[in-house]
Amino acid sequence: MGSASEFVVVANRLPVDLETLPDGSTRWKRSPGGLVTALEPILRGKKGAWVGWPGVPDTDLGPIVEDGIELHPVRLSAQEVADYYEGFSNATLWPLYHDVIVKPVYDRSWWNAYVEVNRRFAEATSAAAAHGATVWIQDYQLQLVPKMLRMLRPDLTIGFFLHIPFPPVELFMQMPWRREIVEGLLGADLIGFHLPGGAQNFLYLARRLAGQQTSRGNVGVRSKLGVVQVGFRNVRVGAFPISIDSGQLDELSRTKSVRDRAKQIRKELGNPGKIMLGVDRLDYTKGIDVRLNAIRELLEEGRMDPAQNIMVQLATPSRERVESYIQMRGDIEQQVGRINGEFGQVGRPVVHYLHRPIPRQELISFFVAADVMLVTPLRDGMNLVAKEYVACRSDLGGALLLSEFTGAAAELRQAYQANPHDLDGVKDEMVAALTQDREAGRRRMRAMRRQVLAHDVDRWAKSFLSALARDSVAGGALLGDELKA
Ligand SMILES: Nc1nc2c(ncn2[C@@H]2O[C@H](COP(=O)(O)OP(=O)(O)O)[C@@H](O)[C@H]2O)c(=O)[nH]1
Ligand SMILES: O=P(O)(O)OC[C@H]1O[C@H](O[C@H]2O[C@H](CO)[C@@H](O)[C@H](O)[C@H]2O)[C@H](O)[C@@H](O)[C@@H]1O
Repeated sequence: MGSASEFVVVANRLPVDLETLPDGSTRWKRSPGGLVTALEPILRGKKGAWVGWPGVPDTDLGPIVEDGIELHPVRLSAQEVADYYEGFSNATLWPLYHDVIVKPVYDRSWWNAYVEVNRRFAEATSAAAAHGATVWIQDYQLQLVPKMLRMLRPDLTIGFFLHIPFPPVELFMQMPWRREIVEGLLGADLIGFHLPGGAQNFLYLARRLAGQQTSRGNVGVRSKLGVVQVGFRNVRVGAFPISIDSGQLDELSRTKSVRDRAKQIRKELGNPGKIMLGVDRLDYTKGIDVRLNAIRELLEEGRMDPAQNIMVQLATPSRERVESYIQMRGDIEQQVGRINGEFGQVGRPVVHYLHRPIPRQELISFFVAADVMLVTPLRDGMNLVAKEYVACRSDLGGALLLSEFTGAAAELRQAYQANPHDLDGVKDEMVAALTQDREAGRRRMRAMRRQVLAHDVDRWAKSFLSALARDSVAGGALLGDELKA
């Protein structure tokens, strides 16, 4: 180790978090969330480096190799974790970009910390990258890094991918530092979003806030990139829906150990008629309250039999010191208690709720065991859980209830889709999924599996990275035709 890398991923988090055990020793454990799920296999294949925060404050660590990936830890102080990560990233940007489900807080000291930490990431990346290297910056926590890095290292090819929705223009305009963010992103050569709508919102803002010329045509999925002219550079803008390692999940879900464990899970749950499953970080965007409300009302109306239908909610702890997350956890746990108090029996709750991460193999067994997967976010960039469930159902069993407001809904058209704000609609689709005809269910699952198996995470990365590598002359040719002020 020590020589600079040709390919560098930069993300707020390293793929592993440093954990201190009760005896004071430390070990690495996998970080939560879909970004890590998606990028880890890519980087392992490419033998690159990963620049990120080790998940705990005030920790000085030199570069290390963990599980075949070269990690470059970036130090954050406890105050920076509070201001940059919990504050500006997760109490300002996160709610603003997720349709202001909770009110974003605009705090000037948080913004200053965001600028300072972005600068540190840019410097750490500059030190890790070889001359002419390709750098791929990830997500909303690091939107200023592209411009900062370009100023430090004009020799680099810089990509940026946003894993969460890019908001409608009317909402983005609330942001007091809106121009700085747009200009920060424009330091990249290619800016990727999950959906064409996000790319188009960004193009509009590049014209309006940064005063740049841009293309006007529609952006396609993995095709028809938009262009922004920044001085003599062309910045391209596109839609690249992220995915999962579907082949690997498909294979794992067919193993005897997973099949046996799935049967055992059903037995441990009392072999109910139908098992509904939710798997989420405990986040207010995920609509866990929506599915619990739907279940409670169906039970109250006698449309769901508590002796036949049960739900398992696996909730990974997330951002536990941010106020809106603390409050939401209390609300969800109250809802679970209310349903079980009114409709459960001793030893037979209707909702089984775990607030802790569970091992990956166990999670796959839950996917195989569940009759209906409940994915009901109020807004979600993609939602990899929906795709994972589909990849695990080689038996063509199961049904997916999917919110229209996830990125995944654009691809998984054969799911039982519902508007999460329309509780009656959610209830109807939930009943439809629970009572589906076997053959019709198999047809839906077959079609969704075709989509997920054909569009895996490798294809996502290749489509982004090949667009990033494409000769800039192609961008120039497009400009001649399409650029307008
Ligand atoms: N091993 C494990 N993975 C989990 C657990 N909960 C969620 N995940 C994974 O975390 C990722 C969540 O990604 P996604 O649905 O896109 O939502 P995100 O949390 O907003 O990134 C998926 O790959 C899940 O399988 C858990 O308890 N254990
Ligand atoms: O790092 P945390 O604060 O613990 O949060 C975990 C990750 O959550 C978000 O994930 C998003 O990325 C997924 C993959 O593209 C996507 O499917 C999902 O819809 C998004 O919510 C966040 O964007 C990551 O930065 C976090 O690491």
